Amino acid sequence: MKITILTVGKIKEKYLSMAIDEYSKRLGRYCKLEIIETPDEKVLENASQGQEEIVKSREAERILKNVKEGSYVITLEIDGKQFSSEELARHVEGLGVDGISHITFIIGGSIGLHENISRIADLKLSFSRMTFPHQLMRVILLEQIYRSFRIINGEPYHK
Ligand SMILES: C[S@@+](CC[C@H](N)C(=O)[O-])C[C@H]1O[C@@H](n2cnc3c(N)ncnc32)[C@H](O)[C@@H]1O
Repeated sequence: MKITILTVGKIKEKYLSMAIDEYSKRLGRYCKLEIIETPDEKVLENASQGQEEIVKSREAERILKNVKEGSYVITLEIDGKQFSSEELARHVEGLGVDGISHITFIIGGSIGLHENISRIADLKLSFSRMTFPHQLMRVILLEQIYRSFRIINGEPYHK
């Protein structure tokens, strides 16, 4: 299985980079992982809704260029569908059984994802109704993908 994580902006905190590197290394046993960082845009503190919309659509254009045809697209959205870790694992496993060999996860930038991205999602995935910073979200997602593969393979992992 190939997993692509499409993100907006770079990781600025060293402790987050370290966690990302660790989970990326662990995931190497189970899948071919690719993380693509698309450039973010500066958003002014007092930006209007219209200005934010423009920024989001520019970010969306860059994201869309990196979505490969035929890959199963999972967008991370607060209002998406919530899964238990077991359910996510079974979903990923089911995709493999259905012959899907490439999953693309998309994490929005600091102001979220444009509807043009949401529109192409095969699944909108929520990690709760709370808002997490996009950089931290990358770590949480990697950990849950790793947990999925441990579950799929019947391997022990701390509860
Ligand atoms: C800081 S959040 C954006 C907040 C923005 N106000 C919104 O409503 O999307 C950055 C990105 O992290 C991801 N994210 C944050 N919290 C999430 C959650 N609870 N579930 C799923 N994705 C989340 C989403 O992809 C979001 O676009």
